[in-house]
Amino acid sequence: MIAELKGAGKQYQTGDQTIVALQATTLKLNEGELMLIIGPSGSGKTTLLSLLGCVIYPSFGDLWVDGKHINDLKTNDLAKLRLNTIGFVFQSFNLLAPLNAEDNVGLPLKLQGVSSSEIKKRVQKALEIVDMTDRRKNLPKELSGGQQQRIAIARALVTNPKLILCDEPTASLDKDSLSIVMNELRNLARQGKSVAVVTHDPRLQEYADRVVEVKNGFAAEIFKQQAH
Ligand SMILES: Nc1ncnc2c1ncn2[C@@H]1O[C@H](COP(=O)(O)OP(=O)(O)OP(=O)(O)O)[C@@H](O)[C@H]1O
Repeated sequence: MIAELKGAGKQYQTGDQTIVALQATTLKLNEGELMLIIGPSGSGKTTLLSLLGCVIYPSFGDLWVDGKHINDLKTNDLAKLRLNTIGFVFQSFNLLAPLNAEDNVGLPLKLQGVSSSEIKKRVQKALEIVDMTDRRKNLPKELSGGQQQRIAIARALVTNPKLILCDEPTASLDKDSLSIVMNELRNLARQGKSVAVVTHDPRLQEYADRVVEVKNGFAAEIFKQQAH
C-alpha cells in the first residue's frame, strides 16, 4: 500500500464560515493500480488528490503516504517526500517554456542533486517510456498538446516515484492523444506504480482499476461493471 486515509478530510475557515472541502474519508491506494477520482465541479476531488500528494495536511483524521504519518511531518519533510516519492501531472502540462523537452524532464533530478551523467541516462530512459526520444531537443511550443503531456509524464516518472498523481491530465487533449496518455498511465500502473487521476471525463473509466466518486465532499468507491 502506498497511501491510506483513515477518517481524513479537509476543512477551510473563511471569515466565520467553515467549508468542509472533503468529509472524513477512509481509503487505501495500492501499488499496481490506477484509481480514477470523478465527481462534479467543486465536489472535493482536487482536495483528495492534494492530500494524497502531501500538498496539504488533513484537518482531521489520519493520512499515511509511503509508510509515513503525514500529520506528524514538518513542511520541509513533506517537500522531500513529494520530490522523492510522488510525480505530478497537470492539465496545463506546466512545462518550462525556455527549456527543451529533455531539460524539462531532467529538472526534478537536478533539484535532487543527481550528477549530470546520471541525469542524461535517466532522462533518456523516461523519454523512451513515453516514446518521445526523437523530440527531446524541441521546446514545448514546438510540440502538440498530447506530446507536451507525454513529456510531462516523463518528467513525473524520471525520479522513479512510487505514486503518480494527475489532475485532469487529458482535459486539453483530443481523443487520440487521450488514449495514448491514458494507456501510458495504465502501463505505469501495470509495472507496479500507484496512479491516481482526477477527471470530469467519464470516458477515462475504461482505463481504471478503481473508481472513487466524490460528491459534495463525500468520497465513495463505485464498483465498475464487468464487461461481458
Ligand atoms: N483554499 C481553499 N479555501 C477555501 N475553500 C476551498 C479551498 N480550496 C478548496 N476550497 C473549496 O472546497 C471545495 C472543494 O474544492 P475542490 O477544488 O477539491 O473541488 P473539485 O472537485 O476539484 O472541483 P473542480 O472539478 O471544479 O476542480 C469547493 O467548495 C472549494 O471552493
